[in-house]
Amino acid sequence: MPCQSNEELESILLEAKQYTSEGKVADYIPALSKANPDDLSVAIFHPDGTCYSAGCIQEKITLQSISKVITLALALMESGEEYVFSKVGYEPTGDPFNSIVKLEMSNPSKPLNPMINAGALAVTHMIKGNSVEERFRKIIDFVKRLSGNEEISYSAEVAKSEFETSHLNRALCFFMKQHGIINEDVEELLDLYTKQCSIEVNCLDLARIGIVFALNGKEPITNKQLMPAQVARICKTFMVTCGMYNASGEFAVRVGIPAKSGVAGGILGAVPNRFGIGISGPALDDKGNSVAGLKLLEILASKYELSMF
Ligand SMILES: NC(=O)CC[C@H](N)C(=O)O
Repeated sequence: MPCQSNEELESILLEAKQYTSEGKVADYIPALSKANPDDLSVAIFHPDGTCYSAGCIQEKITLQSISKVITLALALMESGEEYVFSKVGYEPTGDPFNSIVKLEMSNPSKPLNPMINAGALAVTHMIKGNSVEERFRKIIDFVKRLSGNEEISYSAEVAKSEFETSHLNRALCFFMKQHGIINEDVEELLDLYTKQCSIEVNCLDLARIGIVFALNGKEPITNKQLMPAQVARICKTFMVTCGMYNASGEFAVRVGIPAKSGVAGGILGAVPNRFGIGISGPALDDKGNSVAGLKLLEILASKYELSMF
């Protein structure tokens, strides 16, 4: 049973923290550049409700790409597997998360998977509702249920900053609109997507969301099934194959757990049937993953034999 005390986790965190200096905070979304590159925090949430944590655990970050796995779960619940995978594929790309190149090469211009930006935009497009507000409410309410935290909100500053600078994502949307993958107003879709990416969490929230995936959709405190086991299974599979962008293969070898990262420095981990892990560490490597967060997971995985492989 890993990490039976905060002290134990604290010493692992200290070891990993040395690596923060090797990374840089994301600045292509201007508001993210304000993050402190030295921050690192981790939480592990067990099925019996115990939670161990270390570092600046109250520090909030925005979900960014971690939100992609949450909207995927929601879209699968709302529209079903058949519809979702008629618009987005199953395969890893090996390209950076915001790359446009495979969109033109794949036939019929369907994004290769729901974890790259093109695929995530196509999934967010599926979230039903009469307005951006209504659709966003649905997403944020789901994050509240998954994390057991009613206080969850979003950063209007980060959302605006991304909305104003997200020209590559606009290009992906227009390309997909031309090819019939999406059919709504591109500005509205970007408004919704940038808000979803700007939902704020700390490592404790991430660990609690992680355990719901780890326990096949069941929230351990209330025992409520928050998503069907099949939906949790699909999401975890994508976390393994595409969750760490074009570093997913190396991550599977080095760590071997389903995980999803975001450019604000968060990592959500789900150790199947065991526990949820949440990490926040804004300094990123060149592929956009938290550099010290990866190190921390590597240490945890080897120390406690977490790899599923
Ligand atoms: N990798 C990420 O976290 C990317 C999310 C970010 N909002 C974007 O679309 O660029």
